[in-house]
Amino acid sequence: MSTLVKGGTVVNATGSFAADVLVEGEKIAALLAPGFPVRADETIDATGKYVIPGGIDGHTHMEMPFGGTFSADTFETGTIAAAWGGTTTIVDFAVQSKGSSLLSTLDKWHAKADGRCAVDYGFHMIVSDVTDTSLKEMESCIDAGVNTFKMFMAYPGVFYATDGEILRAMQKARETGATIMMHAENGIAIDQLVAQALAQGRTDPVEHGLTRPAELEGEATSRAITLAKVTGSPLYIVHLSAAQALDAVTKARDTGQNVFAETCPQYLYLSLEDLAKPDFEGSKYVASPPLRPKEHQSELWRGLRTNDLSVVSTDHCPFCFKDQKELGRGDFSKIPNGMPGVEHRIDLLHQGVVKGEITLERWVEICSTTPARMFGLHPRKGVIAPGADADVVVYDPDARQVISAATHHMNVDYSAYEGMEITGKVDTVLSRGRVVVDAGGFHGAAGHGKFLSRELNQYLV
Ligand SMILES: NC(=O)NCCC(=O)O
Ligand SMILES: [Zn+2]
Ligand SMILES: [Zn+2]
Repeated sequence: MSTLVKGGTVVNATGSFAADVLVEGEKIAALLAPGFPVRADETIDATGKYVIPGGIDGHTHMEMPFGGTFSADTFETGTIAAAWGGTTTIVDFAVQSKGSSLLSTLDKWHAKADGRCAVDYGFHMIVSDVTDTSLKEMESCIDAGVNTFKMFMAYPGVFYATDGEILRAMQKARETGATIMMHAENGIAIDQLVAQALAQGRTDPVEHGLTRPAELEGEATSRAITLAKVTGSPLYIVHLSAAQALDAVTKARDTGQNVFAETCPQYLYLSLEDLAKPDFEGSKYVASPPLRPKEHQSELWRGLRTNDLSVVSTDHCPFCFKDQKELGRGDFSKIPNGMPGVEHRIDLLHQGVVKGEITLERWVEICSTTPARMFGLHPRKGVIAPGADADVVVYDPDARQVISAATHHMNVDYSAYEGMEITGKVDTVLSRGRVVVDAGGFHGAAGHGKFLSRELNQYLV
């Protein structure tokens, strides 16, 4: 089966140019001068549109156990929504619970995901029980294609790791070439602030933000960076939301330390004002770290431009407003943490191009090319080039759409961006050569997505 994507502008991280893209089977076979005569079984007209590498969302939580419930998207519904939004690869988090092994955790996540994903997928591993055994098991995870390990400085009693435990895992990362991913918030201090707020009768969702001040993200980020320096481990800060944390990352990168960071669309577009919405509406925006006062947003955009922020992922972790966020009515600390987003990352970041915050090429770089390199998938993913997987998105930069829960495909009863007007829209999506989305609908299938055994972080020297 061959497909010719004809008449479009190919946008890679390295530049944009007019070219026709020939797909044969699951791979990109050639980039051709526009109109070059070639026979193909199918032709897709991309005139006036961008042809970009499929998005890679390096931070999702499908069916994640959290706060006494599970995130609402399954691997099937979540990857179908991802495809609708032009994301053709997700890297999801397997979650070790205390007392269980990393390898049994990995088996469990394979059992949930294998045969159900509509687009390709890989796993990171959340390490919440640092023992001699789990440290040793990190080696087996790496052999199994999982070489990124998330740890938490937040959530004492659940995922929290002490500095000593983090140090030991970082030493193992240094030894093996793995990357430690860090949820950097000072959870010990936060828990005190939360207890004090509740004791004073402050129970509304906005308190989630007020009890997790930006300084405590900055402090934890600095501490993680220090531990990484002492151990020589690479470090990837997940879901960075605060200017103080960005400042710490910027300084570390300026001294040549292997520190990387991602932010998420919610921190670029939403703010503490959303968390303060009345009638428990604010619960829709409860995620950790919390949404920040608006002034942090311009700093994050600056970080994206200067590459102090390398990646935009979604931290997609949806909980329904009606029956899941509800668990925390009367006690904000019981609201399941997380927001939906996997479907709209490409569109939301395209607004950055429209508004002149980032270039077209940087849009592709932070949404696809850098995640591919960071998570060991390049050049198979993240680029429109011969030999790469034919994960190809035809994006119409002039189309208009309005984000709404009434039209989205995520399995959640609200949108964090309800009513937001978007310039640009995904037109057609190919996943390994198969058209999975076109203007008319979804044509993929659960089970089409393959597990990606990933190489080590390709930015490490
Ligand atoms: N971010 C969030 O609130 N939920 C998902 C879990 C995590 O990434 O910490
Ligand atoms: Zn986290
Ligand atoms: Zn997360």
